[in-house]
Amino acid sequence: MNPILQVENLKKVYSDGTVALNNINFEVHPGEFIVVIGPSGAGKSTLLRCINRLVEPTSGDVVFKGKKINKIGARQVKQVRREIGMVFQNFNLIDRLSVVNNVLHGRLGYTGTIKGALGLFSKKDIAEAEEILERVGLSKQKYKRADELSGGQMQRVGISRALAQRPRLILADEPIASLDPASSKIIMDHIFTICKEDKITAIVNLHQVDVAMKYATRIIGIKSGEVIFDGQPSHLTKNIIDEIYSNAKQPLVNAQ
Ligand SMILES: Nc1ncnc2c1ncn2[C@@H]1O[C@H](COP(=O)(O)OP(=O)(O)OP(=O)(O)O)[C@@H](O)[C@H]1O
Repeated sequence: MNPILQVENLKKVYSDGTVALNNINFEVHPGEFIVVIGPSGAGKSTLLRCINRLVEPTSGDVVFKGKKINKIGARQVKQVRREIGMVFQNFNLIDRLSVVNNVLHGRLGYTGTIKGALGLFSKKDIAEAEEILERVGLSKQKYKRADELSGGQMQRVGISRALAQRPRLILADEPIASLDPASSKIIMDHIFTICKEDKITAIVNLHQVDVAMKYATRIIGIKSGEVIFDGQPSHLTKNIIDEIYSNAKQPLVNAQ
């Protein structure tokens, strides 16, 4: 099976000289549920953001479904992003909008922003958004304002918005970092089950190694912008975990 995503010699140096990613290489196959672990500042967020070009890589390639997405123009980026759903740590909802309208924002890549701003979504889109909300157990909350929800409920809206894009790949950046343990379990269960049922590939950044071990089909360990483990959870030994998290040195800074 062809990889859905290839990350090749990826490097990101921020304008202040911080080397956030250095020579990252891996392939992702359809159906994988990859968890990226690593200490704070390791480069996990930068990696996800380079994949969907929220951050421009300094060098190297990101190949999604055979297309180098770091070499395409803005219009094509928009098209590629439709197929890549993003779930954020702080949910990124629009507080004053209803739950269902937040979910419908996942359709903007298809309807266009002006129609979306006017709330001109098709009946089909609305029915689909409602179906997704039912799946994540939020039917009763669909007309509530987003800011009236609990954190766990907000994240379920975040997941629903990503699903409304009908993505082939979901990138989740610390989706449970702001949640209590009970809500965290609900969120991870939803992401895992939905990806499995809908055959969506996932890359999830997590701080918690135990949670990574529970859900991942593959774990990538990053430290100081470099991959130092890439394999099955059963191969992630205590020594390797210690190596990833111990002496988390400051990221390299380019000598200017
Ligand atoms: N816009 C930026 N400008 C300069 N440096 C940045 C920028 N964004 C991130 N960095 C730096 O790049 C490095 C990697 O950051 P990144 O946020 O990707 O790490 P992370 O593993 O996601 O950390 P955390 O788990 O704390 O979110 C860090 O040293 C960070 O300070």
